[in-house]
Amino acid sequence: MEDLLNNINHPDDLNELTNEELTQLSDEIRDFLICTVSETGGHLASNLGVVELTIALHKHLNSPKDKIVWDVGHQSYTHKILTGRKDKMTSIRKRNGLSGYPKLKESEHDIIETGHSGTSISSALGLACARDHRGSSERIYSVIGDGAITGGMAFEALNHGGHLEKDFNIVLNDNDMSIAKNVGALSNYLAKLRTDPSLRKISGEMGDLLNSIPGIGSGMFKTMDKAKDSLKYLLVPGVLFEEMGYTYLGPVPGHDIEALIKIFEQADKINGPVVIHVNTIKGKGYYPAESCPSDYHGVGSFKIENGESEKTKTNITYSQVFGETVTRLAEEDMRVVGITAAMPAGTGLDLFQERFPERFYDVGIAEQHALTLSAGLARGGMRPIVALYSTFLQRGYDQLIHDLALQNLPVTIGIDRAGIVGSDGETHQGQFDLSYLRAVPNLTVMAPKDEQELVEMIKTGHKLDNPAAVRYPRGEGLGIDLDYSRSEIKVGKGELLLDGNKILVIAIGSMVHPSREAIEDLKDNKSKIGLYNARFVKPLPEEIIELAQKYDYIITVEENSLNGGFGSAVMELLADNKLQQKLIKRMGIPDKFVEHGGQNEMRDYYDLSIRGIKEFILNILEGK
Ligand SMILES: Cc1ncc(C[n+]2csc(CCOP(=O)(O)OP(=O)(O)O)c2C)c(N)n1
Ligand SMILES: CC(=O)[C@@H](O)[C@H](O)COP(=O)(O)O
Ligand SMILES: [Mg+2]
Repeated sequence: MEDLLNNINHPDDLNELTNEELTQLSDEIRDFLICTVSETGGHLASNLGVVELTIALHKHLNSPKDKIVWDVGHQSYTHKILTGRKDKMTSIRKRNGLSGYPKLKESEHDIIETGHSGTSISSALGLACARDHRGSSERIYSVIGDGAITGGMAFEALNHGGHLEKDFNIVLNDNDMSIAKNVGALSNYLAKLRTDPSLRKISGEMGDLLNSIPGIGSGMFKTMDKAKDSLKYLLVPGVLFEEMGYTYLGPVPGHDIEALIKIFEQADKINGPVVIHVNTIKGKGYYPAESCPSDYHGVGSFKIENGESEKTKTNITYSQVFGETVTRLAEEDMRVVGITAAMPAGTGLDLFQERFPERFYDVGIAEQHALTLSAGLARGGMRPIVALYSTFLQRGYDQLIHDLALQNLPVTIGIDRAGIVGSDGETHQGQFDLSYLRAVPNLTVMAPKDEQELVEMIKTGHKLDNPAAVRYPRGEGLGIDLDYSRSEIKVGKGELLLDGNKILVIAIGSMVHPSREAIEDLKDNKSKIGLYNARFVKPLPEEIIELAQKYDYIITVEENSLNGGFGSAVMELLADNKLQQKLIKRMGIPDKFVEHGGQNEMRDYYDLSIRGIKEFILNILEGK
């Protein structure tokens, strides 16, 4: 069999291929993806599901003149391969390698950078408006999954797009899965469109019948508005989209390149916005991923022959400790409800879901709604615990302020993936939460130094009558023995871990442990360095004021942006207490988006490692 893939360096190369060859190419790409991702890790199942769809889009369109906007962007690997990046795919998600998402600096075919869900319809609509302002004629396609379309942003954009009536096409890639099983009324509706053959049959037969009545049938649709409206519910499968101003096409089998190209041709002839409903199989072509797509949504390296992870056993993760703690709290307190925005497994809340399905809410990819829903639940007498990744909590900032904090409601937010997340890169870093959370009145903000403190902080949040946020890092804990019975911590109370006389290191959360190791490593100088675990970013422990007076230098260490972060809070506290003359140095993330790379590798790059902290302290000791 000829190796077609080796000759594809640009989408134009597809023009030479017959439909049979395109099908062969899709097989080659699938093999290539499985091989590559088994070594690099990445978003396997989503990418396997869109191989034919991506080939068909690139065959049909003329990229980069025509625009393809990927929602989330985690499914853009075939797009990368077809646009000249095949040879770099082994570097994907590694430092200085290809990003796992569309990146403007990588290729002129990457139109919009993404990573968060639900942006593609807004972006495509914006591109369509810009095109019309400029008077040009490019075609614009957004590709959005059935999971991503459940988010508020997608709904807002659909609403506006139907109103503007611009020419642009939305490819709805429906694989009946989010990361977990997709949820919600829209998801149920799509399932009906996908699976109800009677609906499709009625639609076809009634349409044919009416059209066959000479002089009446075809006119009937056009003239009898009322009848048309009521019939439409029976006849038109995508009536929801149709009523919103879109032409609905499909569903079309998403692994049939010929059928896909045909429907794209049809869509291009239609004036106004079009929704093209495409059915795909998540994980297509790799048995383990096809049979359990949620396990292969995002993977580390694995053995191809059986799909087993190559990762050796690790310590319990912070997410698992969070899930266990919430589940135990729920056993004692009937008021505890757990809420996730489409991330039950990622946040560890799947354990709670299994144990208390009736008290568990997966709201879909809808962080804003998750927070305001929790406000309603709290107002109604419950004690909600919301689990969100730091990067996705950014979506719900106003809800946090307006719906939770303003009304001072007792909701605890578990903020997972705070700090540097690693290979997902810029779009997913949890580098801002301390900065934006500390501005919010009524909110208690905590960060545990280890998984034991996480248990205690979740319990602390649960006991409070105001909103509380606990932020913790991606990945495993320190491997300490856990005691789930230990109770809450006094609010605003840190702990002095090491006493010294010259430099006081004030660390928060994930930076306490490496700070301690760095100080231990300083040997002779060790006794000069004090270490304080602040635990609380808000309220900051007042004892810092007294402690600071004993030392010549203060160093703050945080896994957060320096702008407005923990270090800034300490400086403000000292300045407000007339201690601004103290020499204070802050360690943290500079004013930059942190690129992808290994989690510890990127921490070390920003000196947020034992090595980095040790060198920083030594420089001060040596008067540099
Ligand atoms: C705002 C936001 N919340 C959560 C996520 C995490 N996330 C990434 S992909 C995904 C599921 C997307 O499902 P779908 O759009 O159907 O794509 P599929 O993976 O099934 O192809 C989720 C929840 C995200 N990227 N952005
Ligand atoms: C695309 C996306 O947003 C998620 O799949 C994300 O990559 C998950 O990250 P974790 O691997 O940290 O759960
Ligand atoms: Mg999906």
